[in-house]
Amino acid sequence: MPTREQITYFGAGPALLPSTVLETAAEALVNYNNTGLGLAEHSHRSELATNILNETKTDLAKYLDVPDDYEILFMQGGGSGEFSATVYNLVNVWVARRKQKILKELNIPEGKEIPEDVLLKELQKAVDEELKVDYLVTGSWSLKASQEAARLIGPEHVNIVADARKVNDGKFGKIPEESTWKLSKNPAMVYYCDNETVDGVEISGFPEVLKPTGGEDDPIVVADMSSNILSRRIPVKNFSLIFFGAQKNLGSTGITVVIIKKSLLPPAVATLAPTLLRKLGLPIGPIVFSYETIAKNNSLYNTLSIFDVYIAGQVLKKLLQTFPDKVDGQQKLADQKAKLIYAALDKYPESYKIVPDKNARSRMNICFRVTHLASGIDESERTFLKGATDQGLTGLKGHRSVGGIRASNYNSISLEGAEKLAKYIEEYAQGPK
Ligand SMILES: O=C(O)C(=O)[C@H](O)COP(=O)(O)O
Ligand SMILES: N[C@@H](CCC(=O)O)C(=O)O
Repeated sequence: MPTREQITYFGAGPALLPSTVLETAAEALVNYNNTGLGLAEHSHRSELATNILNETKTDLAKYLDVPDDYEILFMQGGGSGEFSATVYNLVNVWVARRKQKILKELNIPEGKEIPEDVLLKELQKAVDEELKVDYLVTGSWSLKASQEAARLIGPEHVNIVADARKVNDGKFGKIPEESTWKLSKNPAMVYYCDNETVDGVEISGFPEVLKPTGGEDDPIVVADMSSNILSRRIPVKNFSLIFFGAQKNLGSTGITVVIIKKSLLPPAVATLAPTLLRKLGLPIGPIVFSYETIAKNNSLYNTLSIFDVYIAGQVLKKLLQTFPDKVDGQQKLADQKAKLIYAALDKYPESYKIVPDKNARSRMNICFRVTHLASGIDESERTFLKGATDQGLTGLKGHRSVGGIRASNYNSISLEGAEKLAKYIEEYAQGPK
């Protein structure tokens, strides 16, 4: 039976966690801080739970330099839950803002009620003719998110800004040129996935066309950063909302973090009455997906796994201790590890084919095919995986939907782990054909 030290696990998520964090968490699970009770047994409403929650929020904000006008929420439901939650909440914001605009245009004197049928007619017209959510589809996760939006509010309201498959022979692997993106006028959000785990594609920086200018018409930008959060500096202030499941770079499966601009929450935006949404034919989200509700209750509207928040908090403490320059330090290391692995693959073009284009390569999920053996790709990949497992390099199988090999280079992969993989990649390529 191997020990933890003998294994380097390159799985795509859940992913490797630092051993020291797991050891501390294991103790906390049995007897937290000599309370005689394990952390998973303590009430999420206890003082110690609130302290863990608040400390984790503070450390996350510190590590990523999250500005004060953002709220950090701990939610449940994973990335997929957020595919739905973003739609419910941001469509609500769009309609609420439109309602304000209509009231202003109708010039209704302060305190005077507008006849409900007039407002409803105007709002319905706006929804029918103008409501759009924009999706940049660069891989299977953003595709899934766009499909969920179409399921919830109807495909007529979903605008695909660009579909990467259209510029890459029907497959993901490229980021379409920004000049080709077809953005809607005033959409409820522009959504993209910063790193596509399955397809190994990462957007290298904040898109130029979405940069805010400070005007009223700045786009509401939403990003799924489930698989690259905490691995590089991000200009948080350019986003209206960022979300990420914990199970890659932050912690264990069970919590999803949302960083949301306060201007999207009450009192800045009024919540619409469910009856109004119903009349407009728009969906009403589950209460546990309401950002307003979760924010109002400091993430404790219902039972939250404080144990998972604790693990995330311990990971953040470790990161803050390891990198005095915070996420910039981690970014340097992440880049260095990714470079090592890509360089080994690039050195043997006859043995390996990297899936995405060079300028779309993910630093987190390195996807490639093995073409080394004359007997074919299947046999090459089988022997590659077998040889890797024999050396303790595991979790390298590509996602079931695309096959191939995928080395997930999340934060807990050490430099030595990345070096070991790069060395194996070279060794395998030098082996018999
Ligand atoms: O982005 C990824 O990679 C993911 O694994 C998704 O965030 C996973 O979504 P859920 O399974 O948490 O819904
Ligand atoms: N996050 C993992 C697992 C997703 C899944 O299998 O549903 C991946 O992208 O491979």
